[in-house]
Amino acid sequence: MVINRYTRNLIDEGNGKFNLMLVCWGPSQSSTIHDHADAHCFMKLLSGSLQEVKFEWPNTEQKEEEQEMVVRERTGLKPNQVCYINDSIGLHRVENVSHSDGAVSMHLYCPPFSSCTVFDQRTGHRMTCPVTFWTKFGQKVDPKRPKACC
Ligand SMILES: N[C@@H](CS(=O)O)C(=O)O
Ligand SMILES: [Fe+2]
Repeated sequence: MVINRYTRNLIDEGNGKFNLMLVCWGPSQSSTIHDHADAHCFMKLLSGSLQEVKFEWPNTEQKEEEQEMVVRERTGLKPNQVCYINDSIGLHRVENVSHSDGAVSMHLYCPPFSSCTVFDQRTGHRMTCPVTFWTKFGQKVDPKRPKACC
């Protein structure tokens, strides 16, 4: 089976207070630019090498306006490094910069969230996106689940 997106794997729900998950990145995979639905987001790189690209929030409130999104910072992450983001810091995209190796990161979201907003880098346009899991507690989730887009 071909997996063309990174996979999100839930490992602990913290009695509804947080989500702890493992994200597995294939070579060259990356997330779409996204927010974190007002949650705290901690991310620790466990293996491989990832790059975090931070963006400013776009100021395109009008749907017809288009504006290339502004990169604020690029940070290369090394195994065991931890980074943090929330919506007041800005938006980000995470990229597996290796074309040959996978990467694994651990993410803690507090409180948990089931949808976030994703952004088109060229226009700043936004879309609400469900966030779904590939596995929960080691069990594959029903394949009929809604397809995630971030
Ligand atoms: N926040 C993303 C992973 S990352 O790109 O920070 C997610 O939960 O899918
Ligand atoms: Fe994120």
